[in-house]
Amino acid sequence: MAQPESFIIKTPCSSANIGPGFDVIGLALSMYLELHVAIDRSQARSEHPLNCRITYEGEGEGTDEISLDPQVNLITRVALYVLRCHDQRSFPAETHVHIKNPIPLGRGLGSSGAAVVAGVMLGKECGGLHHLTPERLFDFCLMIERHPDNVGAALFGGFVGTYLKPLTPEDVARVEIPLSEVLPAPAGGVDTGAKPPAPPHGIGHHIKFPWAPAIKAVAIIPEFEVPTAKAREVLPAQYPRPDVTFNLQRIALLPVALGQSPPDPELIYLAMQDKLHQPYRQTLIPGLTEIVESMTPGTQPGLLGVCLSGAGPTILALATSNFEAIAERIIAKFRENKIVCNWKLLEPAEGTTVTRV
Ligand SMILES: Nc1ncnc2c1ncn2[C@@H]1O[C@H](COP(=O)(O)OP(=O)(O)OP(=O)(O)O)[C@@H](O)[C@H]1O
Ligand SMILES: N[C@@H](CCO)C(=O)O
Repeated sequence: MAQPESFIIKTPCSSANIGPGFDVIGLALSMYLELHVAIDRSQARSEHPLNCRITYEGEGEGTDEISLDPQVNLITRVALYVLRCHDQRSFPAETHVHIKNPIPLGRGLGSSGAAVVAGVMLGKECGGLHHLTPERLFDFCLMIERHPDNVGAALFGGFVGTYLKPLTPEDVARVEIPLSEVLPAPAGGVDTGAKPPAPPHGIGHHIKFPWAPAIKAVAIIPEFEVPTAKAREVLPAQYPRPDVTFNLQRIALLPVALGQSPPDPELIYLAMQDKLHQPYRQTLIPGLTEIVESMTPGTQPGLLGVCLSGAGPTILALATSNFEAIAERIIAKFRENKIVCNWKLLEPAEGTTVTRV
């Protein structure tokens, strides 16, 4: 008889963009989504839908944002997508997934990216799909979260540059099918039982950049959410050429500036400026421009640079010392707009791991 098996999937949160690297740069950080998974394959059938029981603790617990229905919950839906692409209709009977999630939802710390990466890994492990390499798992992630920066950082870890390969017209058609067809229909929708479209091969790629060990990340996290979809809607379809040139000049500096020891504060501050997303997101995040412009390494000892984390509203300050003073100053700026925040000191993290227990 098969022995029960258990394992833990651990996926870091992430900060995307880091100023000029819109949809390109990602940084995995030391706050982790964990899935504690127990599978008892000796059970012929399960009383739970799709053979899966979900329990949850952490951010969003008990709210509508986090469903315990395996066909609705983002993590298990993504796992089902991977399983169904490999002709497995459900989880092994009997699967228990306990989710521990300290990553705040909709704040720009890559909660959905971590959920997608953990879900893809869950599908691989539950399905015994050992042939799936990290690069192939990245393809599956990119069918669900279409910008590669958060999922690239959460999967591979560290400070990464991510890029998508040009697709053939046939593959473009395959990746542009509605998400409802990529993922099994949530409860209430129609699950036709059809096999979903598998991702094209090699959609996304990444490169790891060095990170100077002295640099830490201070995340200042406002108490309100900005859904990423909404934060993308406020961006223009076209940009003035000087703004694009401005970002290109800085993105060429950023990976070099953040890899050098000792860090050069003036260079990093300059390299973290952006004109492609932060100015537009000011409308959703009161005080954003002022916060980003209010502090420099000259006025704030230890500070290297300030940017919006991902789609916001979290602010990321990179620094080598005086972390609390830096956080308090940004919290005070938010307070002027009646916004309450907390803050965390984070460090670059390794990518997703699976540990047998
Ligand atoms: N652990 C989780 N379990 C289930 N669903 C999750 C989990 N984490 C995130 N989600 C889903 O993702 C949504 C948040 O995604 P969204 O892309 O808006 O923000 P984010 O990923 O936190 O921010 P950003 O992409 O800017 O870093 C939540 O409302 C929830 O539906
Ligand atoms: N690059 C994406 C990250 C979202 O987390 C954006 O800024 O919209």
